[in-house]
Amino acid sequence: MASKPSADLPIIDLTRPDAEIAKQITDGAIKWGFVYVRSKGLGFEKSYLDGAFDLARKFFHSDYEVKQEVACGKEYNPGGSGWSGPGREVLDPEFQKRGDYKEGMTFNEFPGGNPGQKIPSTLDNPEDKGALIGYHATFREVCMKILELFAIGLEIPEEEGGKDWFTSRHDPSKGTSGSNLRFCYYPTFSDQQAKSFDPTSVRASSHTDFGTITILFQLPGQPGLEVLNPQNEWEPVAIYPPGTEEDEFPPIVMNIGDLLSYWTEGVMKSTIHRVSIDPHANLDRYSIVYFSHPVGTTELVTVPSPVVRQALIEKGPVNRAKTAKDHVLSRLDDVFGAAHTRLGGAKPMEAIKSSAIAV
Ligand SMILES: O=C(O)CCC(=O)C(=O)O
Ligand SMILES: [Fe+2]
Repeated sequence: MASKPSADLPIIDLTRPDAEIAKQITDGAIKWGFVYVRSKGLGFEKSYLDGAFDLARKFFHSDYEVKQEVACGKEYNPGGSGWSGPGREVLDPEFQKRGDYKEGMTFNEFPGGNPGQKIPSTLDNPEDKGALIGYHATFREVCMKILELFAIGLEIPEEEGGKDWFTSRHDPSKGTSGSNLRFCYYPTFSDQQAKSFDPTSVRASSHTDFGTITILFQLPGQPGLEVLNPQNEWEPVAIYPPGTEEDEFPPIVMNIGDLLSYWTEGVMKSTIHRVSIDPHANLDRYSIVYFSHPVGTTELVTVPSPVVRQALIEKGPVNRAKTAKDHVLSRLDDVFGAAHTRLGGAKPMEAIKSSAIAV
């Protein structure tokens, strides 16, 4: 594959003072919708993340029966949780000829420490379940820090909630949310698959994320993520952008989802991205993603920010669902429902929608 120049995304160093980085990260969210967040200062070690990737590998290398038992859409796997096998997801329903070349395993929240879904039998032991709860909590904290910086960067007045404006709407004590932790696995192509490769195929087709923000962990030597730049060209997201090569592990990739874009009247960009594949490159790819969502009952009112107010005056309000939960339901239908019917695949599964978020 000819190598294209990587996207020139801002790199945020969380060890710098809040006032300085709040502006930097907010500007990045407005311009690109994607930024890197350097791992230094987050309070976890490389071994901690390695442990998460080990869990992912353990699951994806389980027998087919183990995966099938926790397949997405079963009545005990609400809200898009569980395993989605190769081809199950159609992220770009308008253009895609076939489902994505990937597998995913999604863990919804663990309210009160209990899973609201069936845990795969290979991970259904106290140690692995405890680790999953821990990763949920740790990644959630990273997102809360970023959302606090956005509230500062958007200059939300103190009397409206100030730096807590977003985080208070993500407070688990106020109800459940669509936040979820996802292991992704993009297996190497067999020679046969490489030969019959359809050049329009990708590992994850172009899409935007549903929630407020997404954080993504990548592994060295496993590229593929690309963002659509303002000129409508795909640009790779480097694993180690310039200046971070010596870091213990790659910086986190943070991107804005649809909900935060709605909330900010389009000021923050929910940027289209995808995972491309070189069918002849002999490598598996793993990634770990945490999708942050507000509490399901949260109303998607306009953020009280002077920056957002200005956009509202200039462009008018953007279309959106009324609550966070309504939005997630409609996006789940896009990915798992209508497209499958059109492609002649599995029917939409009511179980996915019926209890997407138990609010
Ligand atoms: O695996 C990746 O790098 C990106 C995955 C992604 O965009 C998603 O799951 O929404
Ligand atoms: Fe995504």
